[in-house]
Amino acid sequence: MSFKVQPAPPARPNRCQLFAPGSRPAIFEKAAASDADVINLDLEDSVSPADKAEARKNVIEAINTIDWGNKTLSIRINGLDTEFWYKDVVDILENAGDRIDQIMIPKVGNAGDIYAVDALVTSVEMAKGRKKPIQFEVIIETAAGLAHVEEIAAASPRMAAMSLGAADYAASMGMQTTGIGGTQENYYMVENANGDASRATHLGDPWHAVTVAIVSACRTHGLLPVDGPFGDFSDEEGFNAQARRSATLGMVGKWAIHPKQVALANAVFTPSEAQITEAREILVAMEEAEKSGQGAAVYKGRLVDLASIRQAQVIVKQAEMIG
Ligand SMILES: CC(C)(COP(=O)(O)OP(=O)(O)OC[C@H]1O[C@@H](n2cnc3c(N)ncnc32)[C@H](O)[C@@H]1OP(=O)(O)O)[C@@H](O)C(=O)NCCC(=O)NCCSC(=O)C[C@H](O)C(=O)O
Ligand SMILES: [Mg+2]
Repeated sequence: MSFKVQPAPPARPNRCQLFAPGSRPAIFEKAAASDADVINLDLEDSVSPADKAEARKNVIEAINTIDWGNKTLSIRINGLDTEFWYKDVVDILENAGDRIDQIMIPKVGNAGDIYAVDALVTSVEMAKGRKKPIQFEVIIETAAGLAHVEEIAAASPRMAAMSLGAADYAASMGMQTTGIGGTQENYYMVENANGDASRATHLGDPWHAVTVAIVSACRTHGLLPVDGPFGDFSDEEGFNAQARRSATLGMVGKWAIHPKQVALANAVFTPSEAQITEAREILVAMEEAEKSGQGAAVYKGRLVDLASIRQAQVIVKQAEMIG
């Protein structure tokens, strides 16, 4: 381990972030009653420009009047290249009560973007005497966001989480797809010509590199890494495969753009009974090994050592936090 110890991320459940457009207030209560850990009321891309002002009003009323239970309540503001974002921040923080937890900033490109929002949020918080500091979640969904992902993660003490926005990321990178996340049929390897005559193909994961970059930046700076949307909400198997890949790579949760996806995300990002039992057994096996002066042990025929303790602790801690 480096002399600089890896900071822990915020201790909040974040298995599923359910989105609801700010221009559709009729679904806010349903979102509040869902099993998602985080609710993102959206002022950005699911709201048309003509509806932005009305959506802001809806969101402020919803923050102040709906019972959001113990969910994290997050508002996605508009991007910093628009005329809308400053008013999103000012109107919301001047008029919404303390129930709002977080602002989500889309399409961030560098640490300066976070600095600008931080300065504005701090000023409104001081002016209004707000007691609860607003946290930030950002979306990595541009080429610049990926190139500067680490400085973005380190940009402010308000930073709590970072999501991958697959649709805008694909557009910004010039990727040849209109799909939002998931399998891309043209991203594959093929058997060698001299090998198997059948020339079998193997699909690859075009989201792998950016996912790992986000997880690495988040883990370095103590943030929660989150997988973004999976557009085809009728494809449960596709959602599960994407979510399982993200969980395997260290992400803690995934967005839901339809209520159907909430249970799917919760199932993938909640450690299973079998995983928890195995993690606890590994910890016990290592305790026994340490007692007898060993740094390694054999568990179910395979090596476990001090690193296995840290791996097992990740699963046990996740399980304890979720309860
Ligand atoms: C996708 C939807 C437009 C679908 O809405 P709808 O046609 O109403 O769906 P259903 O009829 O199947 O709904 C069934 C019931 O569930 C309620 N409902 C629907 N959506 C939600 C929701 N988001 N939260 C809570 N409840 C919801 C309906 O009212 C029905 O209820 P009932 O009649 O009582 O049975 C819609 O789901 C939707 O708007 N989803 C969110 C879209 C969104 O926010 N998109 C932005 C995030 S993704 C993005 O921005 C891309 C990203 O940035 C990137 O770059 O990758
Ligand atoms: Mg986007």
